[in-house]
Amino acid sequence: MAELLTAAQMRAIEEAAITSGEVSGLELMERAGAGVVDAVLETWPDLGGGAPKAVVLCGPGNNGGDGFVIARRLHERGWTVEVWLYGDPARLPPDARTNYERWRELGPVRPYRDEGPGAFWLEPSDYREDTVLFDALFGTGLTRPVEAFNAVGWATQLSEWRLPEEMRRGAYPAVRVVAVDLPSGLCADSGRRLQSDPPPGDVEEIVADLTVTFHARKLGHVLAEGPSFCGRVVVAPIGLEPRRRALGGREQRVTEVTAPAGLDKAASAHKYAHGHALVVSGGFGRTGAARLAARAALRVGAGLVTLAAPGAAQMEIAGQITALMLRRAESGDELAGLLEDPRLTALCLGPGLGLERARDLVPPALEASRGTVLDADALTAFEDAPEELFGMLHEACVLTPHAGEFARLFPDLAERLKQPAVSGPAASRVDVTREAARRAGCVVLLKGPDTVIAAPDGQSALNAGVGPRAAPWLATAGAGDVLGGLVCGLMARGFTAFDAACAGAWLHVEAARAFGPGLIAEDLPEALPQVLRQLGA
Ligand SMILES: NC(=O)C1=CN([C@@H]2O[C@H](COP(=O)(O)OP(=O)(O)OC[C@H]3O[C@@H](n4cnc5c(N)ncnc54)[C@H](O)[C@@H]3O)[C@@H](O)[C@H]2O)[C@@H](O)CC1
Ligand SMILES: Nc1ncnc2c1ncn2[C@@H]1O[C@H](COP(=O)(O)OP(=O)(O)O)[C@@H](O)[C@H]1O
Ligand SMILES: [K+]
Repeated sequence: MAELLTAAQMRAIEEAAITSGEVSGLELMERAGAGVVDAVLETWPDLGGGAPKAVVLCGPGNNGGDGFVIARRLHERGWTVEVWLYGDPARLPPDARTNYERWRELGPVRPYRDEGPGAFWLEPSDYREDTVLFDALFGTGLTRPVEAFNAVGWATQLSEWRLPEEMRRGAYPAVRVVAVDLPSGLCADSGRRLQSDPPPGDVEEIVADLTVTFHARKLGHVLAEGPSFCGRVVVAPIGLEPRRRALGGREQRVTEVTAPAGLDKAASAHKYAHGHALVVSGGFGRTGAARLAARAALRVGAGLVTLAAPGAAQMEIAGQITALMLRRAESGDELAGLLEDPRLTALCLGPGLGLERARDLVPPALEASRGTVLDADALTAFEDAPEELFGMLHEACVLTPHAGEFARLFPDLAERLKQPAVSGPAASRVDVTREAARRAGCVVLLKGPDTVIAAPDGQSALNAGVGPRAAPWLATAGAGDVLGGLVCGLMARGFTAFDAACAGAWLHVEAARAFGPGLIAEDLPEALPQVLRQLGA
């Protein structure tokens, strides 16, 4: 499982390596610059042969230091290199200063000073089709918003340069933009843009085609707005050991969800060995969501799946299902009666349930202490009394809110994400999900392209439906119901709440990617067999 790092963890790893004497800061900076150059040539082989032009924008810290290394290495390769510095050379940190001096032996550094609108403007005629612009302004050290020069100068120009031909108003060539470590302005821990409050007007952002980061990806490459600013993300190894101790305790670490294990079925096992899931349906005319969840639970391998529905909805469901079973649960008491069967190993409540029915059925469902997924209406029903819900939850529960449902149960946490990110590290989706899990006393899975999963003990994971795993077709009605069914089915099979949430989220994205464009929620369970086959299940 790959760890996604915060800026502080990256610094701790680097410091531990330097303190142990295994490497110097200057060596790390050299490897970082070399890694960027390698990634550029690997991404765009057409730049390998000729004599392209590089414009390197260096900032006042070590990110700028990487920029001077890149400049020197490209100069050695025969590129034409133009270097700009935002900041005072005398105040550069030592390693960056050394690389500044080395570059000065090869070429000039043009100063950029923040003197307001119009202070900095490059002539478009200076730039060619093979120009690569390197953003080495700020990396993991960014702690406050990038001020006016970004709004009115560089970033505006950078963004315009990379627009497609038809949108560039004919003025600029298609310059390629490479972000060193992170696109400047992006918070490494949250993937949010640091902005003053109120944000300056007319802000354009640095949007990179390629981001080259070092040792491991940072959370900001994956969370929130990160993926839309980073372009392709390449990790350049710079010879650092994993150094798990530098990462801190489990409540500080975030792993990226990877392909789950344990999905195969033993040849000799009978259906009850794979558990029995119960999905509670809404009333007449509202059974579709629960049917989707139930089918997903069955496809992910639960041995049996039963839908529990009120009498008036039975005919509607019976006409639609075959392998699924159907039982009557009109009221909380009837559900409690069904749950006396100890073979029922996991429950799913919420999709299409209706608020009134949710208030009636959630308490007996939680009383039964089985693996339980609560989604949609089962969450919204407690909007006025989240504490009442939290008092009933137990550690085999998984809450699967989308952002709106999350805000109903955890309004103060949702508000933290809505506040402008004025200083770094800014509140992130990981921070708030962790806090929500602690408060709820169970696993919380906050849905989105960057789905975050957290347990009350602080363990957390991120399932990225972004970048190379982008699954935009998941933004379709009913996709969330399928996810609830997957997590329930996996818990029925014996997965822990946290593992079921991680595996469910991973399979959900893979199923969407396997089906591709045109996906609707019904297709997701049907795409699972090929995903499972590829996993060797
Ligand atoms: N940590 C590591 O292991 C390595 C780090 N390296 C590079 O070093 C970078 C981190 O360097 P630093 O910690 O020096 O930080 P940065 O270079 O990201 O920026 C910090 C500097 O910018 C200033 N600053 C921050 N926000 C500002 C704002 N809004 N406006 C104006 N100035 C602002 C700070 O006062 C400081 O001088 C990484 O992103 C990476 O590029 C690499 O050289 C290789 C190894
Ligand atoms: N752009 C996207 N990329 C990847 N996954 C997405 C995207 N948009 C939504 N999803 C996923 O699709 C599901 C949508 O669930 P939800 O919001 O509950 O919708 P519904 O209630 O219609 O089922 C979630 O699992 C979410 O993570
Ligand atoms: K940068």
